[in-house]
Parts: sequence; C-alpha cells; structure tokens
Amino acid sequence: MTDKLKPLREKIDAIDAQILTLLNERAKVAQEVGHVKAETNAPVFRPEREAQVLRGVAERNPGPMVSFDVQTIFREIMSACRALEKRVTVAYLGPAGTFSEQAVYQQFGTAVEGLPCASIDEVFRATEAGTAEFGVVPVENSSEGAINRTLDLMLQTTLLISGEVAIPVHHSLMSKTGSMDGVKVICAHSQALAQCQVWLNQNYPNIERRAVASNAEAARMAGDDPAMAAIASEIAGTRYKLGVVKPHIQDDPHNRTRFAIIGQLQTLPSGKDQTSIVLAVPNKAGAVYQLLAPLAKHGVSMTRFESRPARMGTWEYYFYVDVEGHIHNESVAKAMAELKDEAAFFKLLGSYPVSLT
Ligand SMILES: C=C(O[C@@H]1C=C(C(=O)O)C=C[C@H]1O)C(=O)O
Repeated sequence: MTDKLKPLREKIDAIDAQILTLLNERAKVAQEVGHVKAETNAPVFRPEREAQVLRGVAERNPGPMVSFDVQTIFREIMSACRALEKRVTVAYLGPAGTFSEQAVYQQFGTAVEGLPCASIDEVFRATEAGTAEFGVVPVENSSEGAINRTLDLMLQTTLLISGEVAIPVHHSLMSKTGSMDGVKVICAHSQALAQCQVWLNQNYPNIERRAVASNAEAARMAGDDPAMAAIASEIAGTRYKLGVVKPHIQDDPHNRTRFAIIGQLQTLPSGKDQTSIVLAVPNKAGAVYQLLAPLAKHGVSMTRFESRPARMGTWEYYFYVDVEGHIHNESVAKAMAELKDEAAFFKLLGSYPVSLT
C-alpha cells in the first residue's frame, strides 16, 4: 500500500510546486494591476471581471473536477490576489455566522474585511458613509418573498446595486445540549420561523416561538441558556457551541436567499447581466400595462416584478422590476429611457452580473 502511494504522492508534490509557482506569478500580476489602478484611483473590486473569470473556468473545465468546486477555488484565488491590491471592507447583517456573512464570502471570497452591522439600515448607512466600500443585504427568499426593508431602503439610497449572489439557506434546530429536554422557547429571525413553520407545527406545536434580530443572535442566546433552542445555520451553531437537534428543518428543501451587493460602483457589462429599477405609475386605468410596453418593444425580458405600497395613504405602489441585460446595452438603454418618460417615478438601481448560483 505505502509502496503504491509513495510515487503518487511525489507526483502530487511536484504538481503542488507548480501550482504554488503559478499562484504567485498570478499574484504578482494582480499587484501590477493594483499599481495601475492606484495611479488612476480606479476601483479595486471589479465584479464584472470576476464573473467573467468564474464563468470562463467553468466553461473550459475539462474535469474530473466539478465546475462548482473549480469556481470555489478560483474565487478564493481572486480574493487573495485582490487583497494584495487592497483588502475590501464589506458591511453585512451580523453578527458573524449569519447567512449574510456566508453571502459575503460567496461573492468576495474570504480575503475581505467583514463589518457586521446590527440591522439592514446600518448596512446601508455604513456603505453610504464609506465605512465599508460595499454592503451585502438580503433582497428575497424563495419561500417567503421580498425582504421589504431592503426594498424600501433601495428607494432612498444613493447607492447602486453592484452585484448579486444567491445562497442555499438550510436551517437547523439546535440547543446547548443537542436535545429539546427542558427547552421552553425556540428563537430565530421571523423569516426563519416562517420558513420552518410547517415542520415546527408538526414537531413542536406547543413550544413558544420567539422572533429575535437574527438567527445568529438566536444561536448566541441558546448558547447562554439551556431553556432556549435556536433555528440557525450550522455555522452559527458551531460558533456558539450548540448541538444539532435536527438538521435542515426548512419546509422547502430548495430554500434560497438572494442578496444584493450595494456600493458606489456602477459595474460594467460582463456579458450576462441584469438591470434593476423601481417605478411608480400615474393612478389611471391601464397604466401598468402601458408602462411595460417599452420592454416588449425593445425585446427586453423581465425576470422579476415586485410591488410595494407607496405608504402615502393612497392605493399607490412602487414596482421593483429586474430585466435581462445591462444599461450599456442599446436595447436596455432605449427601453429604460422610454420607461422613464412614461413613469411617475423612475429610479435605476443598477446593472450587474447575473449571480452564478
Ligand atoms: C486583478 C484585478 O483586480 C481584482 C482581482 C481579480 C483577479 O484576481 O482576477 C479580478 C478583478 C478584480 O476584482 C483586475 O481588475 O483585473
């Protein structure tokens, strides 16, 4: 056995030596890119370029490595290279261990400076103030729909959407002891409680459910108090030394949350992009139908349509619309210009690469 392994391990050692040399060659070029950018004060993080690199390695991947894993590795390589130019600071809904933190790493890799914030409002404030160059905020969940606070803040902010990232959301029931003996309350963010309600009704209908600021906060509380259980990610559970009572209790096994990367950056076209806008229409018959006509006219596909009450005491709405393509594409630009003319209110939220996952 050892005789057979020895030459194979020598092969791996030789390949690793080559990988190491190549990684550092790449890192040196990234440093040069950093110097060029510093001369012109150009942005360090370029989401469109990173999306192209990640799509490219998946397209060219000959296997046997699966493309998802190749992309994970290249994301980390780019993250480390980028950190040699400058370590980007990213605000997110904390504390550490939340799905928002996972979304940060999914987009930026782990060579970033995370800035955990107490609320979605604070993520916007920290990014607007420049304390963080980017913020990561939840936009919608596949089971529960829009994250209304984010949509409302998008309306007011001067920031743009620079990118998006979707992550699978798996909730686990956890407690200090790993059992439900003596547990009086199950804590989680209200969204997580909603995403697990069928399972909770079937399994623990008589235990009180309490909504807290975040799942990670619930995990922290459960770590302090054996009478509390938490619904959170297992990452958060590990952080607060919880035992798993039952993994993956979310009602939808494909539960996902989409996050927006917000910042000052207007991302350039990557070749596979999306544009987000907010609109309001005059209060008259057929207005919404008419409003969307420019999309059909210019062959622009709509991928999302969400409404929010305008909260001005009347039955008026803001419409959050995502379309395929970048504002620098002629058809999208023309459709947007016409929409803007027609609408009672129009705001471009940004154009950015479609998320890989
Ligand atoms: C090297 C660059 O800077 C960053 C790092 C990248 C990389 O390592 O490939 C890609 C884009 C940027 O976020 C670049 O802009 O090309």
